[in-house]
Amino acid sequence: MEKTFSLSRRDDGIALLTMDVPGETMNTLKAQFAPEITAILQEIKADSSIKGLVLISGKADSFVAGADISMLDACETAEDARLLSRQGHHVFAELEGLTIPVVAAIHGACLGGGLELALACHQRVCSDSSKTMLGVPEVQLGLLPGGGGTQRLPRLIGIANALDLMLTGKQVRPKQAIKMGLVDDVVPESILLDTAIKMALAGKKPRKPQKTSLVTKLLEGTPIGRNIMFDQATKQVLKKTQGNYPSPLKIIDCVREGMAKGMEKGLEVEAAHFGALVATPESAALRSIFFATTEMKKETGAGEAKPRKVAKAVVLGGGLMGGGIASVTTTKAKVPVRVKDISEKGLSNALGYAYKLLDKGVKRRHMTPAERDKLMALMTTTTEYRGVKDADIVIEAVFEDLNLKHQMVRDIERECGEHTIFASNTSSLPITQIAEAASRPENVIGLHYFSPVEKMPLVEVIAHEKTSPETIATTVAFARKQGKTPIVVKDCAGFYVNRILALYMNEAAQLLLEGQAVDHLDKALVKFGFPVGPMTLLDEVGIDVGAKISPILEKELGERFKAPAAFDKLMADDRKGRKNGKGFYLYGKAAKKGKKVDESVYSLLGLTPATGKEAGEIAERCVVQMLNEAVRCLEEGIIASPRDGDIGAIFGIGFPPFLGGPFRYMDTLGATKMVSLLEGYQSKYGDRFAPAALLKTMAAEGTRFY
Ligand SMILES: C[C@@H](O)CC(=O)SCCNC(=O)CCNC(=O)[C@H](O)C(C)(C)COP(=O)(O)OP(=O)(O)OC[C@H]1O[C@@H](n2cnc3c(N)ncnc32)[C@H](O)[C@@H]1OP(=O)(O)O
Repeated sequence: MEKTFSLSRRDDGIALLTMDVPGETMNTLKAQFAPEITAILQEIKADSSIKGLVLISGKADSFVAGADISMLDACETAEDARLLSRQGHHVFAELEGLTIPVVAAIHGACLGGGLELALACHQRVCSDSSKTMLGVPEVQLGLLPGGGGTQRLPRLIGIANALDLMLTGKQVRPKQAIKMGLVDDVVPESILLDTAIKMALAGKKPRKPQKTSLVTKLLEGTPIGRNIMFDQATKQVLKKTQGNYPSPLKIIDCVREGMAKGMEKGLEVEAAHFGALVATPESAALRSIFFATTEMKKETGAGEAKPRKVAKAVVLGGGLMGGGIASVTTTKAKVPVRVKDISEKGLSNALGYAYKLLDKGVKRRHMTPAERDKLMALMTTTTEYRGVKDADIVIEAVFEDLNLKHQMVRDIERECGEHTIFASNTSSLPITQIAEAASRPENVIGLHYFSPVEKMPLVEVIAHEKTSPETIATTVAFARKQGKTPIVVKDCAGFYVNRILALYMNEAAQLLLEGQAVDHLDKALVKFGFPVGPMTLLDEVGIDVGAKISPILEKELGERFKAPAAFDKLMADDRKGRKNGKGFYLYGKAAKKGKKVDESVYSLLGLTPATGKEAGEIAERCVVQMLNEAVRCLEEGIIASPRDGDIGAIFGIGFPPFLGGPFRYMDTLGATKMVSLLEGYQSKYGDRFAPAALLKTMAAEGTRFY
């Protein structure tokens, strides 16, 4: 078998240990490396000519991306995974136990087990490259740092910093890393290896104690203080996760045990918890999301079609969506973008949106003001069709008015090139209808973003019958450059995400009209695992937007999409939600003391709010509506696969990731159970709960989506 590690000796007595997993783009830690690395460590110990060791990666732009997640997925029992963790502990202890100085030279991704490997070295130096990121993202996989991270991190950077890194899974950049003491130096990549060698030659240095405040000393330095921290962290975790994610609590327990009973005990607890977490359904679901998104990155969205390069983009409309789209085009895709709006106000909104995003990066020291200004210079504006001729893609983000979009199609075909793609950000109008105005319909496509554009990872790419494969592939590739996860969906009113969301929201509206209190409804769905409840979501998206989309969906898809008539009263009362400070909740001064329901909505709707129904039933009624419609979307080919349906729901509307998405969740429940739930509600509340045909077939055949 080809070697992963190679050891080379220098005349100055420093040995270089290079990790380069053969045939893989990223270095990942695999169980089979243990004998190889152990043998090398024995060789180093036996060679007195070696005065120091530098650990480097043989990969171009990544250090080590963590343990091989496929290896974890292959663990059949918690014990298998616990043993993997213990094996890592022993190898890392061998490395850390070397009497010669060991320095990790880090460039690129240094994540999870990769960072734990670096922590077992005596010192760490990383490059100042934007490609260099350090972190322990295991919690995002429903796991915890199982290679000693729960013990070494708190001892290196303090409990508070360590818990922050482990509980959020966030990646830190070089400047942040050195500030928190995660690395000892940050240098340009060109002198990274030389610097590491010099550090090794200089010998082991006693760690400079972290500068900490008196409060930190009291909290972290005393058992009582530590317990206060752990209890506080536990409260915050439960508030954020509603108890749906086991791993954060286990992370806190590992640190608590290790700080109280010593590193060895802490490592034992870490391995036991790591093993148990690998075996949880939550971690299996979260790992499936990683595999799905990684697999999707390799797909063009249109078979063998090759994407064309997008060297310049145009955005029509500088409003909330247009501003966001233009911003991610410059800040993420780093593609020049020209924003056209009918008013200077729209243009300044787009510029301000991008500037605010970029300036956040400056404030967080992710970039310099010069880098911000360089990216800002990529955005230009116009109120006329000037300087758009060479656009490769034009994205329209104007009002949901078919005539206006037809006019834009004609304008762009007149003003731009014959290959220019016309991508509509419409959230409901069928692309086929928009393309009716086109003389080159093969260039027309839907590219549906979700608000806020810079935060929501999903985009729906909607092809109509005549959209060319090149147009699809180019649009998918461009969206990826914007940092998006695109799913290609079939052209139909509401596409996929808004369609399954609409029925979920309608059921929440029904429950409201049955007298369930607004905040009671929201709490029920947050407890289920959604980031926010349906009433909050409606306020954020805009009650008027929902009111506009509903009739389009009802016309195209049928009666079940009819929104409750009582909701017309909300529009009559000019209740648009947060955007005009009048919705289901109070805004502005009235909300100074915290989020409060606008009780006037009850009198407007003639309701007496109760909290009668169990949160479980509330959530179940709303969720099964979403699940059932997701099945219909699959059987109609709106989505190409359960995988796309899961990723679309998780990344588009925050469907609880620990459930793996609608289809994985339905597999957990089983088709028979799904049909029984739906038929039960159908008999109580009507045909809107009638099970999708495919579900009934699956129940009869005992089949699953995966
Ligand atoms: C010991 C314990 O602490 C347990 C752990 O360490 S659990 C693992 C913790 N690490 C992670 O969660 C990192 C996962 N990887 C990423 O976030 C990203 O891959 C990246 C940020 C490192 C790089 O992103 P990007 O540049 O977009 O590249 P891809 O995501 O497309 O990945 C390229 C290929 O590498 C494979 N890969 C990356 N990380 C892992 C991993 N940890 N295990 C297995 N495979 C990994 C990925 O699948 C791609 O493979 P391909 O064959 O090239 O498609």
